[in-house]
Amino acid sequence: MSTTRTIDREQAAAKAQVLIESLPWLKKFRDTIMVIKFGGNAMVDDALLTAFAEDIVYLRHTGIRPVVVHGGGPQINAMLARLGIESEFKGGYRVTTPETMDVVRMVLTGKVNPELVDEINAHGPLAAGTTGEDAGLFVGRRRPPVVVDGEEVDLGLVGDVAEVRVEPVLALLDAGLIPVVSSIAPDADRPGVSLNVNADAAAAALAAALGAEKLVILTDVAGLYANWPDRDSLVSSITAAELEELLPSLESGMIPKMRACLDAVRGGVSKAVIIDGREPHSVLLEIFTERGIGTEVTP
Ligand SMILES: Nc1ncnc2c1ncn2[C@@H]1O[C@H](COP(=O)(O)OP(=O)(O)O)[C@@H](O)[C@H]1O
Ligand SMILES: CC(=O)N[C@@H](CCC(=O)OP(=O)(O)O)C(=O)O
Repeated sequence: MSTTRTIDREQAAAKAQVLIESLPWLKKFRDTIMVIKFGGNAMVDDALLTAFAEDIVYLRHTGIRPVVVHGGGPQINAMLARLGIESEFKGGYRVTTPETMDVVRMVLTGKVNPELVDEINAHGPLAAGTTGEDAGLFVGRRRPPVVVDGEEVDLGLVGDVAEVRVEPVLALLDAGLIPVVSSIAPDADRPGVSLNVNADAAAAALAAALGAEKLVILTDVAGLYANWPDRDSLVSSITAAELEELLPSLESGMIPKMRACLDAVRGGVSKAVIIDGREPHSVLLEIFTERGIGTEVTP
C-alpha cells in the first residue's frame, strides 16, 4: 500500500535555502575557536537557556570549537538580597567586599555554572565546567582605584585578567569537550585571595589568548546604541578606533561590554559582536546567516 504525502514545495525550498545559506560559514568556521559570553540576564528565562544550550551543541557538531564564559549578575544580586548583604555597582562593576566575594564565587561556580553545564549535557556528555582558578587558567590582578564621575572609587576585590594560561581550556577542547568558564581569578599578588572579574572582560581575555575567530557577547538589548536610549541609534558595525572615541560617553552596563570588545579585537580576535540574548537562537543567526545581527566591532 502506498500513501501520498502533500509536500508544501515552497516551504521545503525555503528550508533548503536556510540550510544552504549556512554552507560558506560552515566551511569558514570549521575548527575555529569561538568564545561566547552568556550574560546572567538571559539565564533567568528557562526557554532562552535551553535555546542557548542547543546553539552551543549545534556549533560543536558543525566542527566549531565553542568556549562558553558566563556571567550571573542578577543571580548574585538575588543571593545577596536573600542574605541581607548590600552591594552596589560603580562604573559597571560590582564593588566587592570579602563577604560579597564569597557570595559571587558561590553563585557563579556553585549555581550558574553547573546549571549551564547541565543544560548543555542534556544533549550528551559535552560540557565541562571550570573557573579561572582551576589549573591556573587566569592570572588575576586587583584593579586599582578608578575614577567614576570625577570621584575616586576603590572597587575592592575586583580584578582583571593579567594573563591566561590556555592549556587547561585547550586540553578540554582537544578532548572534544565544551569548556564552560566562570569569571573568577586568583589574585597573583595575594595567594588564597580570589577576585571578581567582570564576565565580559574575562571572555575578552580568553578569546584573545586562544586566538579565537570571534567573541560573541549576548546581552539584553539589540546591541550598542550610539545615543542611548534613542532606539533609532543602533550601531550595526564600528571599528576599534571609532569605539575608542565613543567609550568615554557610554553608561554603566555597556562600558565593560564595549571595553571587552575593544580589548578582544586589539588582542587579535577577528571580530567581536554584541547580540540580543532575548532572541531565541541568536547565536546561530549571528554565526550562520547573512543577517548579521546586533553590533559588530572590527579591528
Ligand atoms: N549605549 C548603550 N547601548 C545599549 N545599552 C546600553 C547603553 N548604555 C547603557 N546600556 C544598558 O546596558 C545594559 C546591558 O548591560 P548589563 O545589564 O550589564 O548586561 P548583561 O547582564 O548582559 O551583562 C542594557 O540593558 C542597557 O540598559
Ligand atoms: C566585577 C563585576 O562586576 N563582576 C560581575 C561578575 C558577573 C557578571 O559579569 O555577570 P553578567 O555578565 O550577568 O553581568 C558581578 O559581580 O556581577
